[in-house]
Amino acid sequence: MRKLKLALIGCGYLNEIVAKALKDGYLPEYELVAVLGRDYARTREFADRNGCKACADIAELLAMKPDYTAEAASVKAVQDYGEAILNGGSNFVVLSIGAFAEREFYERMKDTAAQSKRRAYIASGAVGGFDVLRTAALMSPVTASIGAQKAPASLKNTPLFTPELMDITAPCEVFSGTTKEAIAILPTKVNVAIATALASVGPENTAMNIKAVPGFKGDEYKIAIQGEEVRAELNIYSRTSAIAAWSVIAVLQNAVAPIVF
Ligand SMILES: NC(=O)C1=CN([C@@H]2O[C@H](COP(=O)(O)OP(=O)(O)OC[C@H]3O[C@@H](n4cnc5c(N)ncnc54)[C@H](O)[C@@H]3O)[C@@H](O)[C@H]2O)C=CC1
Ligand SMILES: O=C([O-])CC(=O)C(=O)O
Repeated sequence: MRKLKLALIGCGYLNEIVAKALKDGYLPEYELVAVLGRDYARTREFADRNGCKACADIAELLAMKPDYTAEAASVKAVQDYGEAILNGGSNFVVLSIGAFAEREFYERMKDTAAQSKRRAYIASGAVGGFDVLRTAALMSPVTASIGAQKAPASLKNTPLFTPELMDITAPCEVFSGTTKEAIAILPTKVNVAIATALASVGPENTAMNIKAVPGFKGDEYKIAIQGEEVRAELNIYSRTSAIAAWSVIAVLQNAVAPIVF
């Protein structure tokens, strides 16, 4: 049987893990055909290492006729290429889910996917439990929230960082608001919050708080949903963000699986 063609957007930490998983046999139904990054020299190196075509732009990637394109790049990459990918006949697996915080873009992607008979998949990334969130939200009105714990240093180069954070000796709340406000401030750090919101009550209605915790390593998220009949709390700790790459592999497995989660 013909293998499904897989293309990657982004050739950094996470897609390196996806490409290695392919080599290691986790996705036998797929072959890697193309990669697009921001820096062409780096894209070439990635392509040479992984035996696929280095693309200079999205048209070159789509000319390889991928069945699936998996993104681990940036919110901007999703905004810039999302519609072209679906219109080009490829399904699209997304990790920079923050792009969908803008309702207008979300609706355009939904229409484009429907018209092109392709799908955009929201990977569970560094969290999960979207099944129970979606189910509970169907049953009754719900409230939903996500709390994040991060190391003070991981907030460097963001508007939430102040030098005093490096000296805290107890957890310190650095953000409280909605997930939509959070992704506007931290476009590369809280994609999981928008995914949680899309699976429940939407980016404007899902509450978020972020705590800087001294001595903390990794990321920890606590998702809570409360409806009339269902209450769920999910705690997800990850030492590194590798879990996000593995969630893409899980989506790609599910897309061809005879038994689907
Ligand atoms: N949903 C989730 O749980 C998570 C989502 N992410 C998202 O995944 C992204 C990738 O993460 P990493 O692999 O760790 O980052 P990285 O910085 O190691 O790699 C990013 C890659 O994307 C490329 N890129 C960026 N913008 C691009 C554009 N407009 N067009 C083409 N290529 C572009 C860069 O050249 C680089 O190769 C993050 O920026 C973040 O938005 C990251 C961790 C968890
Ligand atoms: O790795 C994480 O903790 C999550 C992350 O970066 C994101 O949601 O964008």
